[in-house]
Amino acid sequence: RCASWTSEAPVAVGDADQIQFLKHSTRTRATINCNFSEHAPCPMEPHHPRRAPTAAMDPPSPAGARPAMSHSSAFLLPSSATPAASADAYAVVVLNQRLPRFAPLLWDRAQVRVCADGGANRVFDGMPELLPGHARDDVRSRYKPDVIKGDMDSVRPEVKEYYSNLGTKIADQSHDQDTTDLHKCVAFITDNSPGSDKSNLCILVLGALGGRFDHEMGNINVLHLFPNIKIVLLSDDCLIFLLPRTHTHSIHIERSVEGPHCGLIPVGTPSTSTTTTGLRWNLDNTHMSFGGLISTSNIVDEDQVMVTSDSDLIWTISLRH
Ligand SMILES: Nc1ncnc2c1ncn2[C@@H]1O[C@H](COP(=O)(O)OP(=O)(O)OP(=O)(O)O)[C@@H](O)[C@H]1O
Ligand SMILES: Cc1ncc(C[n+]2csc(CCO)c2C)c(N)n1
Repeated sequence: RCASWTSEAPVAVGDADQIQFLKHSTRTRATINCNFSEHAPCPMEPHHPRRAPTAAMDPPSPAGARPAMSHSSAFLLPSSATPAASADAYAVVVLNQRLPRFAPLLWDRAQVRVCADGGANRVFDGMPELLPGHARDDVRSRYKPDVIKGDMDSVRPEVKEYYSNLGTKIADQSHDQDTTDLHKCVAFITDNSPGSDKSNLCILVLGALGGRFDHEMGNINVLHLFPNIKIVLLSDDCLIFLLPRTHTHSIHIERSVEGPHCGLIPVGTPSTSTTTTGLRWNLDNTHMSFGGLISTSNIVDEDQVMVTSDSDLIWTISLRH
């Protein structure tokens, strides 16, 4: 499945909390992949084709059976390794942690770029550092967020002003001290994405893992708060996403960028039955819970990992350097 973002530059209309940010795409989409015209080429790098979908809904399954959902990390592949035919779209959210090394790549290919509060500082400071061969000011103006959203206690005033002058929408939600800035960003993206079927949405979150443990858990909680939205949390070292119990899961392993270490973790509720194939240590109708068995330091042995469970599980896999 993939997001049906418009290929046009996002247009902000209305007040900050109700921005009609993403216009309806006029394209009709196939079940799995979608193609759309490209953004203007990045002046910093050669033109990138769009990336493969993060996850795809397979055709309807027989009555009674759980539908299948397929997943892929092909969005991390370099341009040269990805067939243009597997084009897809996603939104990027940048959190307030050091930018992962692949941030410019994912940013270039994104349809929508949102910074969570201090995430804007990371883009402002970090993008020029990740692109040392290019003029600092050119990089800054090229890597301009569409929206900065959050309680605004971390974004520096000069960063806010810089991007505001370039047309970035500043969405101040300092009145809300009960939800995290990532929660606010995901809610904003889902509220402003076209159509009612949010299963096509994909959100890549940069800088979500490592760092402060309460923030990490808050970020993982967002996966459970939005189980129907495809959200991938990324750091330089690994990625994680939710496998909702409503589906069977087929995870394609992109061996050039990910693995071999992986884990399956029942964060929200114990599982009385999880079954897998493709792993070194597979589960066969196995019970998993905190205080009992959880699968860590597992190894992907096949190019496709299958997972079925009666509970929502977190899938995690290491990223190659
Ligand atoms: N150390 C960290 N580890 C993981 N995620 C982080 C970390 N720091 C920030 N984040 C993520 O980035 C988002 C924005 O963080 P930021 O520091 O700008 O604001 P905040 O949520 O008000 O944090 P704080 O409680 O530190 O003031 C957070 O909501 C969180 O998702
Ligand atoms: C039980 C409980 N614990 C912590 C907070 C504080 N809090 C949670 S999210 C957030 C916003 C951070 O940008 C803040 C301050 C709360 N409200 N309720």
